[in-house]
Amino acid sequence: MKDHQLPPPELSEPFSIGSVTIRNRAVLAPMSGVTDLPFRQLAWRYGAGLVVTEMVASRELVANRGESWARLKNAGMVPHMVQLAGREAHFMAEAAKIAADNGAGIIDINMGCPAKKVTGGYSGSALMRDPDHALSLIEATVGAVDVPVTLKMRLGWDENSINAPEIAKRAEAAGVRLITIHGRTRMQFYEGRADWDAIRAVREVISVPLIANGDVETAADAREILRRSGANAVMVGRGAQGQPWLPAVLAGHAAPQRADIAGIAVEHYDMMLEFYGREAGLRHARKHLGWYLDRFAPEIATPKKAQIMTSRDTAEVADLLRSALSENAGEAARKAA
Ligand SMILES: Cc1cc2nc3c(=O)[nH]c(=O)nc-3n(C[C@H](O)[C@H](O)[C@H](O)COP(=O)(O)O)c2cc1C
Repeated sequence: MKDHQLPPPELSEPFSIGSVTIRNRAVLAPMSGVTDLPFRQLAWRYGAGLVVTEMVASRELVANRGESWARLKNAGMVPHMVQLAGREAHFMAEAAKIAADNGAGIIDINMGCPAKKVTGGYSGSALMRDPDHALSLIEATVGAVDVPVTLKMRLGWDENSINAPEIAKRAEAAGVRLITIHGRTRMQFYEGRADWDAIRAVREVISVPLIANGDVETAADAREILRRSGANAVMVGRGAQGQPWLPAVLAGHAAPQRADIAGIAVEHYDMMLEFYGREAGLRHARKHLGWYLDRFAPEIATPKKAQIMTSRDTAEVADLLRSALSENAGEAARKAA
């Protein structure tokens, strides 16, 4: 019996990417503008199996752009998985070397991003329209480094060109050690539901581990996507916004107590101010504050929410956030009683 015909694995079990052991099967997705170092540190601390950097543009890293270096930062989390995007084989190879020389233990190639800025530049999911070119990038990246190289992509460009199985098979032959599939086409962007069954067609043609991704929000979703796709692990993106502990919870760790969430949100805010500096930190932190409030204080009055999200007085933001999330915690506890 082939691996993927066996019952789905337990999410708490480790698995391997090449020679690298991954501590469980719930992975935090790379999300540009979201999974920066502070977010990854929180997800990792709670117990995510693996966290991945935001995509780093290979050309910009080679050109030594400061933002690429910020995206590459790690804080002792092992393995350090760095995602690269690009369209020229030599930039991908050079960037992979730079990342590996700076501590990357796994290099992931982005072939899933649907953004026009990225596909117009003929990278991200646009590469799926030209598998030969995609393969030349993959070969160059695999040839440049000793660490495992992995590939993340969608099902295809559109419903008439579902070619993830073909590309996955060729990528495996080129030395890629793991494939992640987001169960949508590029033309779907983020619309509709991810097709978990369609991911199985990739499972059928590769032997390396497969990660299934798309619309996983709960432990039941995680079990179901593994069952339907035959994948070895699950990746969660938007479901973790405002709750960076979600991958850990899917892997069987306890969720934080409701009363502790205010403290976590304030700590996250402080970590962002520290990481980016005050000005950029204020800007980047806003959306995270909004997500915590949407999830855990959904009844907050609009002006109060706006004040928390836009105030430039960091001590005031921390106080207001703490009280908004704690007030709600009291109410939630009373309702539950
Ligand atoms: C804001 C945002 C940024 C993203 N950035 C990246 C990225 O840098 N690299 C990548 O491979 N995918 C990126 N994605 C796609 C996610 O990794 C994931 O494949 C997708 O969101 C589907 O998973 P989900 O339904 O769990 O969110 C991004 C998604 C979002 C919402």
